[in-house]
Amino acid sequence: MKLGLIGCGKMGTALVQGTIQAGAVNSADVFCADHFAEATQAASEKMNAIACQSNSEVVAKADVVLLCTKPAQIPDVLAEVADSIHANTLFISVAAGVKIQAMEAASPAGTRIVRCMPNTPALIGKGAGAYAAGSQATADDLEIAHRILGSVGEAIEVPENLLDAVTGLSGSGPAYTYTFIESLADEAIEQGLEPDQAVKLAALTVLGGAAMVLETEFTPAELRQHVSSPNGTTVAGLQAMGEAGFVEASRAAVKAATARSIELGKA
Ligand SMILES: NC(=O)C1=CN([C@@H]2O[C@H](COP(=O)(O)OP(=O)(O)OC[C@H]3O[C@@H](n4cnc5c(N)ncnc54)[C@H](OP(=O)(O)O)[C@@H]3O)[C@@H](O)[C@H]2O)C=CC1
Ligand SMILES: O=C(O)[C@@H]1CCC=N1
Repeated sequence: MKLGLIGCGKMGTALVQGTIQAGAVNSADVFCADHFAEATQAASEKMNAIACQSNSEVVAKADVVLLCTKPAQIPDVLAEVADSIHANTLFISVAAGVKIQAMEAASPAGTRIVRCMPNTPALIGKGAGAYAAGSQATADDLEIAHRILGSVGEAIEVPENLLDAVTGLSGSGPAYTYTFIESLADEAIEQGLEPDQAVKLAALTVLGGAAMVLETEFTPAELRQHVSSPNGTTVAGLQAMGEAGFVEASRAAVKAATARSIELGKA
């Protein structure tokens, strides 16, 4: 596979580096371009990939092109590279909110597009992503998208209208977990722990809790019950969490991010 990357920012480089580390593509077969030559050069060195002079050169040299600019730039980028599209070109967009219909409208008829929503833990093979097919995408194209996202974590196919909710949950979600870890650690520091100890214990706790959800047959509610001894510390902690509005705050985060994704699609 010859893989192209347009937009060498945080998500694009995380996805490509994760894909290279997973052995799904050779770095010698990765072609990248960013807004400015210096950024392209820096990213190509970081990924050990081939720096291109333009987005069009990426499209000409690659078969699968990851569109990883900010959402508002995607239609312009597609129009810019239109003349370089060839028979093998498949675009995979990671842009939040940008609808397949908008991308197809900005491209020549017949352009094959898959829209996806990865997340940055893809960098270390722990991504959670989803993808949806454009009107011209083939079964092979979906298989390619699954292979790329699947090489850096878990990937599921969803109808396009669910990608906004995926964005609100797993796309933005790593940031929620960092806020959670930071808050847990900050209070533990207040209670006397050293900062590095507190962050480590908080992160390992979130990691362990998540692994229990994924690797045992118990639901989150059942697992919560297993930790909660009658009249014990956990019950006291959970009660304080509830009173402080933790559940509502978590749901509000997913709701607001989903709404923002929908809004980005209207821009
Ligand atoms: N960050 C995340 O966790 C996730 C992000 N996404 C999606 O990934 C995309 C990128 O986000 P993120 O990586 O965070 O953003 P970044 O700003 O880090 O990356 C975008 C990159 O694209 C470059 N760029 C801008 N215009 C062009 C252009 N015309 N041609 C080539 N490159 C260009 C930017 O350069 P410059 O800075 O000079 O403008 C920047 O380096 C977004 O669409 C976002 O919705 C999806 C899932 C998760
Ligand atoms: O914040 C954003 O808009 C992007 C999309 C999902 C995660 N980061």
